[in-house]
Amino acid sequence: MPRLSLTNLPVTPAVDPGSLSIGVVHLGLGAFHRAHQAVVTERAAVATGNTRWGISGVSQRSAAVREQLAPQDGLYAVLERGLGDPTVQVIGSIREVLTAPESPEAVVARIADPAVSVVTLTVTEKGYRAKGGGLDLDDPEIQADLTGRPPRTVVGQLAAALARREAPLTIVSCDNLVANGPFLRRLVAEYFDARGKTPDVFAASRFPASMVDRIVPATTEDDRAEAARLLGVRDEAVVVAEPFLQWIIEDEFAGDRPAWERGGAVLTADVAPWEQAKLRILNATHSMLAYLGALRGYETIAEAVRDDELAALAHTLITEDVIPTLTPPDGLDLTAYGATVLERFANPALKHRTTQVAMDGSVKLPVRLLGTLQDRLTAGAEPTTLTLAVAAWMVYVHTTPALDDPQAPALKSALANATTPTAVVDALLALPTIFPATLQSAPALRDLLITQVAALTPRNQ
Ligand SMILES: NC(=O)c1ccc[n+]([C@@H]2O[C@H](COP(=O)([O-])OP(=O)(O)OC[C@H]3O[C@@H](n4cnc5c(N)ncnc54)[C@H](O)[C@@H]3O)[C@@H](O)[C@H]2O)c1
Ligand SMILES: O=P(O)(O)OC[C@@H](O)[C@@H](O)[C@H](O)[C@H](O)CO
Repeated sequence: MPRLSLTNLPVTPAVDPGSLSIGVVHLGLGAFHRAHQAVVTERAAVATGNTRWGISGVSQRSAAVREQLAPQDGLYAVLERGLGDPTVQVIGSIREVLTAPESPEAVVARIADPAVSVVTLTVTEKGYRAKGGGLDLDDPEIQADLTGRPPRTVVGQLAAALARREAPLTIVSCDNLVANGPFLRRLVAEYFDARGKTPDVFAASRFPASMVDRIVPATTEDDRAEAARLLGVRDEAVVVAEPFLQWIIEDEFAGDRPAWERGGAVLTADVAPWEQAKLRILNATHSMLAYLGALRGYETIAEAVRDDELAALAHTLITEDVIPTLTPPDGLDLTAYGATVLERFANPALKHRTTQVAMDGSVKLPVRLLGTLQDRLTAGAEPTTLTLAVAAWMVYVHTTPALDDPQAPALKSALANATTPTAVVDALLALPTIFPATLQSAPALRDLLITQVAALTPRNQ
């Protein structure tokens, strides 16, 4: 079957790809960007007729995405799976694909290009290389970038490009992190401090916070086969998504930007209540269902949330443990939002693997669960469903042989001699890169976790 390309276009993109020049760089050209920011950017170009905002996408680790997209002239389809029949839309907004490890200099040059005024990022939580809320200066890749080599880390890329720019830049983190924009700004500032020189352009550059929401599971061969059936051509870069899409962006830009609000995004003065509601309701429940679901042998989140007991726990987590910690964003009913989230998780067509959501727990837990846990303990509550989610992570870490986590060696070595629930809890709770001192010393928390870890541990462990 022929491959999707500009000369082999079964469905015309809404924008003429050839008309777009590059104005945005995206770091982390994974599935999510292709189903989210690239779609909104294309919709904005169509709505305004402005052709200045084509995207240069930077793949941060392997050449796999470049090998998928380059032969297709940057084109790919979004396969939308809702409750009815799936639909496909070919997206044309990605106009260049760079692979950072192969061409680190080209990445810096592109971000430094005066035609570029906006950088967006989806590089996963671990891609920020942070420790204790700041830049991990012990990270060997950060140390190597600081020696002045063509940078390989995201923070190093941004810093090197800012150092070359005259015009300020707007850098929009779209990762699931608390106050993602200010957090990234701090990391870049600390990188400049470590280098001993901060360029003038940094002060005028902006790091707006943003909340992103769309469930985008990793693409499978079955998805590629279905896309081929629907398109009549082979698309190696197809991404799968639910119909829901939300992007709330702090209205804080250093210069020109795509009219993302014309593509469906919302610009606002304060993203924090939206972000907190999303991370604490959606992502926390997602992680809980992933750990408890995986321990029960469920392959997907949809299977897990269709288990009545897990669905009841998810509901309790949202309504009893999380919502009391939140200030509702204007116009959002948090209880209704929680119910919608569970309906979205139950979409059987999405096939979001529990193991995909469960990966990188050491960097997800603090963002999704531990802030809420701290708030509930401070309020004098006993948040047993929240602690059950943490206990499920502990058992998952203990019982999963090939753990997919940036701290896997430290986690496994901490657990090396842990044969009882008490030892498992003590080994993991003692890790300061995950649990703050206030939680480590919360007396009732340890006992509760030991009881819950004991109840969740498989009998043959
Ligand atoms: N998939 C979703 O449903 C979804 C929804 C909302 C937000 N997000 C955010 O987007 C991120 C990426 O999700 P995805 O579905 O695109 O994942 P993906 O695996 O398809 O892509 C991950 C991207 O991050 C890069 N990356 C991974 N580790 C890195 C590291 N150590 N340093 C630098 N770059 C690194 C990879 O090169 C790749 O480009 C998530 O971690 C999350 O923060 C995802
Ligand atoms: O993408 P991750 O690995 O950070 O987290 C997995 C999911 O919880 C997450 O991607 C959600 O699907 C998403 O946040 C929904 O908007």
